[in-house]
Amino acid sequence: MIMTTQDAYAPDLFEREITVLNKAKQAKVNFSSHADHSALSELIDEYERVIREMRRVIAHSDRTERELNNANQRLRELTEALTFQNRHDGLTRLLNRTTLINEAEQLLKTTKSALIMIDIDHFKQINDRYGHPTGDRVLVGLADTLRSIIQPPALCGRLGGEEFAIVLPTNQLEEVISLAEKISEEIRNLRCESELGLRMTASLSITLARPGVNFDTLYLCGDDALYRAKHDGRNRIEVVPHPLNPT
Ligand SMILES: Nc1nc2c(ncn2[C@@H]2O[C@H](COP(=O)(O)OP(=O)(O)OP(=O)(O)O)[C@@H](O)[C@H]2O)c(=O)[nH]1
Repeated sequence: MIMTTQDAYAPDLFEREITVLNKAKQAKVNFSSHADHSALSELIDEYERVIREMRRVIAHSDRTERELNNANQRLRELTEALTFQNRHDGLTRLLNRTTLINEAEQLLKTTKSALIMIDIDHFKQINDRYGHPTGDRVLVGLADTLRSIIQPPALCGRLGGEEFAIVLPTNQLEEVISLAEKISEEIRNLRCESELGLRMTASLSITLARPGVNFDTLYLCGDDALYRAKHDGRNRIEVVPHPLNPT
């Protein structure tokens, strides 16, 4: 009886062949002619070799399939990581500028929208006084706060430097003002570097848009309002009272 480690696994792929082989072995005992006996022995040996070889090939192909599945899984993970990197800002992991603009453009085509722009006040001083790594941690802290407040389908991204933007699918002014106030308050409450007791404020602007306004127009208007908020003393929210119309 041929027994290999494969026999431990049911069903055995070669069950029929092994039955035939065992019958041949049984028959060999009764063979009288020496020539027939050795021919049958040779046949049995060859048959056993072929079965062993096939088991080896099957085991090899199983291993290859497992390796291929693992490689596919790894490829899927890498693709996901790459897609994330491509869409997000490396430091804060919020949407990056390009993604934010592209997605906002889609939203703005059909939806009443609002843009909240947020710019940290005197951020350069934080860098100068405490160093760039501290400045980085402040940016990450602010991003975490925004992430905890803003939920999809609203978009939240870093436009660059210490400037962030939120695009909301609404132009209900009261609703947007109350969200901006909450953000402003949370930023004031942020203690990014507790050992330094670092406090921070931000200037914000709110601009509303009717469907069909493009992002550039909305951004220019929001940026002007942000400039006024800075100019008028910072730590405040400048509101553009009327929704923009498409041109
Ligand atoms: N740590 C850190 N600093 C950055 C990063 N990107 C831009 N900055 C710094 O942000 C600072 C922005 O300075 P400013 O544009 O003068 O603005 P500000 O000091 O915040 O002043 P106001 O906006 O007028 O209140 C500069 O010092 C930049 O070097 C970053 O990724 N990490």
